[in-house]
Amino acid sequence: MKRMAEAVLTVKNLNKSFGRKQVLHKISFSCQSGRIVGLVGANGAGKTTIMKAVLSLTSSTGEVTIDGQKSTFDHHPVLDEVGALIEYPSIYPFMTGRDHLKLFAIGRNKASEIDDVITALNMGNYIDTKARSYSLGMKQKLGVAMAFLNNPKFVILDEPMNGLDPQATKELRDLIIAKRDEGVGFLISSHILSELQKLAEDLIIIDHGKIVQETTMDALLKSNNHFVTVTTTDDVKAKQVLADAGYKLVGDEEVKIQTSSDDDVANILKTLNDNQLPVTDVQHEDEDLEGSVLKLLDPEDQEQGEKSC
Ligand SMILES: Nc1ncnc2c1ncn2[C@@H]1O[C@H](COP(=O)(O)OP(=O)(O)OP(=O)(O)O)[C@@H](O)[C@H]1O
Repeated sequence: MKRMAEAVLTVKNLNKSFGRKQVLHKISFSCQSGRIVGLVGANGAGKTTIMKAVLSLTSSTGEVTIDGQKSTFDHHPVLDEVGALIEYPSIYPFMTGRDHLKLFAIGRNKASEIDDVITALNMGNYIDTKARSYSLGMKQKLGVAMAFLNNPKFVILDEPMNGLDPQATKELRDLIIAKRDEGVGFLISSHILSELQKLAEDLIIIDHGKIVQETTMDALLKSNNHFVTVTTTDDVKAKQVLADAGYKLVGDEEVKIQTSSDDDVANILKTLNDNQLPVTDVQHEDEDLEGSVLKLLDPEDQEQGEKSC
């Protein structure tokens, strides 16, 4: 059952510099229990540094509160309640996957907890072999599995889908959603925006170490552009009729109209029909998360961001 949303992580005024270069500027946000927050930004925007600062893996100024307790660089017992995978997992080649999990697990139920995560991530056929033979994706799954041990209240995952095949990606997505439904809060960065679109409910978009937008996935996608492409018996005339009626045409060859709401479709069809232009096909297309994020990022980043957000 879902718990009432409450802030499991609050970050206030986080600043971080490497030498003279300030890479985080007054970062403030919060994550709720039972919600998945996506952290999005171009390469070098500061996503990993934010996660490391929250986990006290790098020093920073500002305030981090986890589950109601202040966590500082020097004093952070509350981090026991946080699971994390940052950058690449640390894997020892001469230990089996199960030994890695045993090393991290604590508490009385650790054997069954380990079995559960092995099953959820479908690692049973290799978990008892030494990690030196693991592929990138197998190591990544082991790193993710370690982040889920010990019943964390909050989980931080930096690029968790790295190297995972479609099946493993789905298994991880299902596990994250199941844990979210049990009340675990998540902060997840991913360059695979189509994947994040399936997972995240809240979004923090950062650019050059600053938050440029904090929103929900629903709100961001609702504010996106929608496009309708129609095929008629006379497309040249159809373009003229629609332009005269005030519609914004964006297609070069085809009759493609940019609309702001789904209601426009009926009006477009009526306009064409009233002008004796029967419609033989209609295609509807919504801009996705990638499109919205690219619009928000600094134009200088766009070339880089188009390849990788
Ligand atoms: N140890 C370090 N020393 C100096 N500069 C660093 C260090 N770690 C990160 N940076 C700089 O901080 C900025 C933010 O880096 P960070 O790794 O947080 O970005 P990111 O958003 O996670 O990028 P990516 O998507 O490529 O992983 C970059 O300009 C990077 O060069």
